Amino acid sequence: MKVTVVGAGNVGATCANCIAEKDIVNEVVLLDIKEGVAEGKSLDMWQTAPINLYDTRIKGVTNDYEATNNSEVVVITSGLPRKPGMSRDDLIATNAGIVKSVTENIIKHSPNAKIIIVSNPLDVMCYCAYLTAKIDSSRVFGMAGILDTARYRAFLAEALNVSPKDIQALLLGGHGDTMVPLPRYTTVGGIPVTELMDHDTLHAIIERTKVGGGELVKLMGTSAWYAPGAAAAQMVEAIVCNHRRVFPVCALLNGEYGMNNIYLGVPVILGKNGIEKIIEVKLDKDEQELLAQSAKAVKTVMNVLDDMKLFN
Ligand SMILES: NC(=O)C1=CN([C@@H]2O[C@H](COP(=O)(O)OP(=O)(O)OC[C@H]3O[C@@H](n4cnc5c(N)ncnc54)[C@H](O)[C@@H]3O)[C@@H](O)[C@H]2O)C=CC1
Ligand SMILES: O=C([O-])CC(=O)C(=O)O
Repeated sequence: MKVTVVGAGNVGATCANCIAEKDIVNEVVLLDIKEGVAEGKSLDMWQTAPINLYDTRIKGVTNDYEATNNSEVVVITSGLPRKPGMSRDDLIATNAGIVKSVTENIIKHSPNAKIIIVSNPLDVMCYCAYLTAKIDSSRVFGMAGILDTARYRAFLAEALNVSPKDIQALLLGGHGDTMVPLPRYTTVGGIPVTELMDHDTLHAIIERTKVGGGELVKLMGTSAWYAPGAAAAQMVEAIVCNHRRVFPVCALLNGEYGMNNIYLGVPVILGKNGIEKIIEVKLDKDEQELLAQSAKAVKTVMNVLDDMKLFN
């Protein structure tokens, strides 16, 4: 079984490395436009196989889509990351064209692939890939929710001084500062988090989670890659192993949560066919309102994509 990762930058290379270390596929192809970079990083990674004890072959290529033929899953990480002072939405002018051209090549060479988008602005880049690929939306979706809930869970684990393994959480909405962490659906070893933490501490953690990407951009001058790469690799694993994991994933909504024709983060079952099912959880009035605000923010960026006239 073959998996392709497009973009051999920070996130793409980390993701390819995580997939290889899981030892769940025969081959990972890493593709970039920069001459030699994917080849070099792949060779470096492959030289960790005798140390980290895996068999997955890693092949780096420069724009050679033949090498990606018949991939089971393709992760698209190509595109600019933001710099301090930018929002993810500022990346659309460059990244929409990149995601469109990469998706065209991918679908030509792997017509049956499941496509995981990572490039930002995430929700609208998913829509861009969906319009380009012209395949069922169960096979085109995005990574954000696993990352955003991982940040939320890590902050909670730190504050409660417990293992992050025991924290389960759900988060809905767009992958921007309007994302909607749901304390009502957050548990620590099965115990509602609201029983273990006072309102103000929980509120501060939620607010920190919402701008968690920006916190890292400020520190590093570019955006995060370890957790994003690991999160995308976890989605790949759920698909190639048909684990039917329940993850928050950026999915096209067609009536779910009362929304239509918009990509937003929602809980799904992820298995061998991609999105096997979108799960609808009950929301109270406040949660519904927050989700509506998040959808509004995503719509604004969808309108920018529309104005770019890439699809007419
Ligand atoms: N969804 C999420 O939660 C996250 C999304 N991101 C996004 O992922 C993207 C990548 O971030 P980084 O890896 O940090 O950036 P990076 O700059 O390290 O890597 C991007 C790579 O894409 C390559 N590339 C550009 N155009 C290409 C094309 N047409 N074909 C193939 N490769 C191409 C570049 O040569 C570069 O190596 C950014 O848009 C960033 O905002 C980053 C972190 C989390
Ligand atoms: O913040 C960014 O630009 C990259 C990203 O989406 C994240 O780390 O959540």
